[in-house]
Amino acid sequence: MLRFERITKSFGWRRIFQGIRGELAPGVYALQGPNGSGKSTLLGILSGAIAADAGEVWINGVSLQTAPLPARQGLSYAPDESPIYPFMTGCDLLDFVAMAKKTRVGSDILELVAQFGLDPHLQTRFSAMSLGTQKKFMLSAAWIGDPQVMLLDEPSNGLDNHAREILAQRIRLRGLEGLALFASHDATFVEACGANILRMEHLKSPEHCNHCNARETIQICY
Ligand SMILES: Nc1ncnc2c1ncn2[C@@H]1O[C@H](COP(=O)(O)OP(=O)(O)OP(=O)(O)O)[C@@H](O)[C@H]1O
Repeated sequence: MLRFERITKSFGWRRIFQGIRGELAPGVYALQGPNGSGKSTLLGILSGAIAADAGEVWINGVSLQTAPLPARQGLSYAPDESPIYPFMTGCDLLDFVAMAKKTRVGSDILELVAQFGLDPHLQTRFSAMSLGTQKKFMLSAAWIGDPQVMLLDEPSNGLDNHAREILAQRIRLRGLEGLALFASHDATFVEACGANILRMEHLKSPEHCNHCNARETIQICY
């Protein structure tokens, strides 16, 4: 469902990772590792938002490098920080993402918007929203088009407890028929999502897999 080979990335002289490989079956995965280990960078590369120096990514067997448009149709990515124009409203964002995905904002999205308590903020500009409200809109938009593969960077950051529960439930459901891969330092949230743990150290050094427990490495051993 999500496969990546030989992913390498440096910023200037600094090598962040080299030769990362993985093949993930449907399910829920939490990407964990120390600050600065490259989790956000890897999610950005897997989504196509950040260019890798080398390597290839396949979404449902479609190469993100050679067929980016079809590959992205089955994919959504919610970065940790909102890259939205400050003058856009919540409603604008949902419409914009729906248009980009060649679909419409369906009842499932409106249900999530309501569960997140976003209805009063649909006409609010992003510049006037709290960070948590911005995050909820970004996450709601990530479900538009029913993407099979969802990449979420620190999705529980800034969310209140109720929103975290709603989100964990949605992520668990996605893992039943698709794939959700998210970076998180939030152990309680990771557990609520029922996520398999993927550690950056193991992705960077797959030869170490023999020393790890099966739950952590079953999807990434070669
Ligand atoms: N655009 C950039 N230019 C230069 N260096 C960058 C850039 N983006 C990330 N880095 C560096 O790459 C390294 C990995 O960053 P990244 O944000 O991917 O780590 P992370 O594991 O997500 O960290 P955290 O847990 O703190 O969110 C860091 O040292 C960071 O400073």
